[in-house]
Amino acid sequence: MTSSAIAVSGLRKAYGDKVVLDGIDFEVAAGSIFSMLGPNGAGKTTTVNILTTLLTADAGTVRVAGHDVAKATKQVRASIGVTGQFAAVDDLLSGRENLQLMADLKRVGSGDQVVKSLLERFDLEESADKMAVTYSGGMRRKLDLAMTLVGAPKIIFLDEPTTGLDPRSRRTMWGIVRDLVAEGTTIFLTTQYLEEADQLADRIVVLNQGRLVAQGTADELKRQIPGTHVRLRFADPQELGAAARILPAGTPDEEELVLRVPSDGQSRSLRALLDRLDEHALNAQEFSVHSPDLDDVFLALTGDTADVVAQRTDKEAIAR
Ligand SMILES: Nc1ncnc2c1ncn2[C@@H]1O[C@H](COP(=O)(O)OP(=O)(O)OP(=O)(O)O)[C@@H](O)[C@H]1O
Repeated sequence: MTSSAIAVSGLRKAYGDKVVLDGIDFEVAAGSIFSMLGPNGAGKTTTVNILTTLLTADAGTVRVAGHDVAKATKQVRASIGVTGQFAAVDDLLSGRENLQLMADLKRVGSGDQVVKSLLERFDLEESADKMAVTYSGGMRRKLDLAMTLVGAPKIIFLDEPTTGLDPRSRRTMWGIVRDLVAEGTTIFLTTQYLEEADQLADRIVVLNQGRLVAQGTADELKRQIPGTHVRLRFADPQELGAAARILPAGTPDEEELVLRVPSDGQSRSLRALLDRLDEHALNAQEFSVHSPDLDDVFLALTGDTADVVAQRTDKEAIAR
């Protein structure tokens, strides 16, 4: 048994000629939240399916809760819970019956007590005897997660746990996830919401076209792309060109008529920048200070903006 809850090495999977996972390696520390991000089709679901024993890999090793997924399928399944796309909620059963069914399936001792405490924990007692079909999206997600917790799995795979939820329900869900981790559960999270990964994850990996293009904490990833910059939008290409000449550290975007100028964002630097435009009788129609967030990281690492960012970094290095 290693100290990693999940250890993946040289994982490969192809469908015919199409390579979906091209040799990926990562480890997830026990009792942490690990998030896998990537654009549609990057291979996230394929990865989760292999880690949860639903799919076999072509090559590589995967250990989950210390067990090899290829050889110890039963032990792996006994250690994990999966929610999201594989939602097991039966609409025609009540919340209580859904939980009870899960407790029976998993042969959990004192099932009634487990069901009761999960209904309490997820604040579902009032609706416990109503059919799940009448539940709101937030309640359904909570029931889904509560069902996953029957049997107290050590590792939980959460697939887009807050998709479609309103901001309040999303925050409730985040609170529940944080509590689980505080109790020692390991969470493997896939999400489309970068803010969610930013809020929750101890470690993030970005998957693109079957390869891991970055891994680290949210802050480490943000540091990989250019920092704070001022965004100036001009009325026409001539003004943009003139501004780019007097501010050579900036990167012009001809399509958007925007010039991005690296800056520390402090008032003195901003005033100097505006004075410089003034001296040349240039007027920016829009002016904003922009700090990188995970969206920028995602776009830079997974889109064709990667080249733009690389150029921007080079320019900044030259300007320094
Ligand atoms: N059974 C299959 N047969 C052939 N190709 C497949 C199969 N399953 C997945 N793929 C392909 O593998 C690639 C990765 O799919 P996967 O579902 O893992 O991506 P994803 O990152 O989860 O995307 P999304 O965010 O859209 O769910 C896609 O190009 C998909 O078309």
